[in-house]
Amino acid sequence: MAGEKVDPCSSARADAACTHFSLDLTIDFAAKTISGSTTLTVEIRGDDVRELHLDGKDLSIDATTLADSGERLDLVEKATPLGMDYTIHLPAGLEKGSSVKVKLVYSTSPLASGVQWLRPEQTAVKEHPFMFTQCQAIHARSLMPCQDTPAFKCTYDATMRTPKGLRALMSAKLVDENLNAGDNISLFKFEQKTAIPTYLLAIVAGSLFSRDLSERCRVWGEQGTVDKAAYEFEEVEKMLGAAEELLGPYVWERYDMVVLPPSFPYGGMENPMLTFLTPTLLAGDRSLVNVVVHEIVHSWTGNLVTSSTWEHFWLNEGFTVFCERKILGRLEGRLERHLAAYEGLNALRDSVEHFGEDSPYTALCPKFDGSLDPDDVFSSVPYEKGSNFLFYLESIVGEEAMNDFLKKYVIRFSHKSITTDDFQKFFTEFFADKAEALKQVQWEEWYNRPGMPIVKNKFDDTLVTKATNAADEFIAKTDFEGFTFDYGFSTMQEIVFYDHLLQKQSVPAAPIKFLMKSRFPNTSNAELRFRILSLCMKANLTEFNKQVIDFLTSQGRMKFVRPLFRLFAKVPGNAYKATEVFKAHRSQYHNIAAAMLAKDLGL
Ligand SMILES: CC/C=C\C/C=C\C[C@@H](O)/C=C/C=C/C=C\[C@@H](O)CCCC(=O)O
Ligand SMILES: [Zn+2]
Repeated sequence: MAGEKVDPCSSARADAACTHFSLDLTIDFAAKTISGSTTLTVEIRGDDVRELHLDGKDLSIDATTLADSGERLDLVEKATPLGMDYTIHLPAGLEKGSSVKVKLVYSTSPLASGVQWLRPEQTAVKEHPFMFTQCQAIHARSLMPCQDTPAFKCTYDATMRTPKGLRALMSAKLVDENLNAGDNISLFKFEQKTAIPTYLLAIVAGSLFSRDLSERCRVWGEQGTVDKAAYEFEEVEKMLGAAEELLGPYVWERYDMVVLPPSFPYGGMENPMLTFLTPTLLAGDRSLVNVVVHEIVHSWTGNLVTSSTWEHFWLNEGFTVFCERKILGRLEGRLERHLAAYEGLNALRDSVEHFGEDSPYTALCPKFDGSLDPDDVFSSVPYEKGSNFLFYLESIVGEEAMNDFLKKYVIRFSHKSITTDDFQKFFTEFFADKAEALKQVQWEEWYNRPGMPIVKNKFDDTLVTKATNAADEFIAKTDFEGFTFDYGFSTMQEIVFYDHLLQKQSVPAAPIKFLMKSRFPNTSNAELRFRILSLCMKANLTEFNKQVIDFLTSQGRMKFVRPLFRLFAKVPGNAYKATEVFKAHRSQYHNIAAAMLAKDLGL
């Protein structure tokens, strides 16, 4: 509706929507800034529209003009709890349905929350600086003035300048490059012709190398990383094919990936045409590639069908986890799908315990009021409760019918931003013949009730039981003489083995010490190392502080560093040490991770 806000986390209004932006930017590593201009194509969707509202954060805006005439436009800045609301006064007489181009000349701040600048010594090769962005949820506004909401989608093009020798990549197709553009500058041009929400804008720049994995898949990384990554993700084409079988044709042309330096705060980020990945996935045995399957699935659920605000984020993540595990089932078997679903429940239980079971942040559709930052309430809830909800619905309508629904859902809502209501309406229409059976679904309770899911799904626990029984036997042992840790478990089963121990009130020291001696040194799998170290801290085994500190400071993936820092700080005598370690390494964590860690540690 004309003039109305479309998203509590954004200043954007419904009557003037950006449909394209054109960036012309220079990446300056010395100044830690990105500067230049953005030209927004704005579609007028109301009558007498005189204002365009944009979001910004820590930006310096030098000029705002009508791009075609150069006429200056008035811009009023107002601070909001989530950044800045820029009100740009538009000329009179803009007709509904017409478009206007607004150009803003600007620069980012060295402290931009969506960018991490790494000095050469913080990279693998240690010779060149590196930078990367993370725009989800609302950090695109720290990179450019924009309507920073998933409610609107834009195509974009970009001209990016980097210091000569450094390459820029974006969540878009590279259409031109000139590595000698003069004055020690390299120049790259990109185009993204499929409309995306701003949280999917992504830039990475550094000394980057690539390996082709198939005709449409390539992996990028630093010199010391790219070959490991090529091995780890060699089967990407097979995963992409399995996703196409489930969800329909892949429309993004290329599926490339870039493995970032260790401070990347997430497992992966589904930036279109260029998934960002943490190096903690490089276990050496392809055992953590489920994250790549997850990011691939986002090419449909999230990137084509997008939640219109962060209140409906589960539509992105719940659907993606649900489909990721369906693909796992197809590639590795039904039992593996159920094992992963069980492990997901452990992660959900941890999040519910962290926030408290009555916390509104554990609802599937949390409420945002304009002052709550989505980063503060990010957890496994939208992922796991969302996926559990869909698993539950599948148990009512049947697996084949659910698969059919998924394909039709993607066709119906591709290129759109939707709400939970849109999903429910389409689902109940699609399954009109099952209306009677669907009467049992307590839709509102699923969406709004905090805590664990209101219905416990029945997952096949064959593989789980083997792991939990072994864990029970293992901690009952007192003598480890001659014992070898060799259960023949998959990585996921071993994860469940440790999770089972972590859920116990206490675990005796001897089995944990055995793990530190015999298992920890033999695995480079970050998921396993994280859990073994968590066990050490839960048992107050300060003799392993050093290994914990090494792990905490060797990578910055929040999934690992946030809970492990909290456990480390809780050990009697460690609280001060935890603060000291964090302060000493703060600059090497990503801004988002550093902010969350500071909150977690009460700083
Ligand atoms: C209820 C929460 C509502 C909104 C939160 C929206 C965005 C949260 C923001 O903090 C960004 C999240 C980015 C996530 C990226 C990748 C994840 O899938 C990674 C999951 C954890 C991991 O594997 O490391
Ligand atoms: Zn995801």
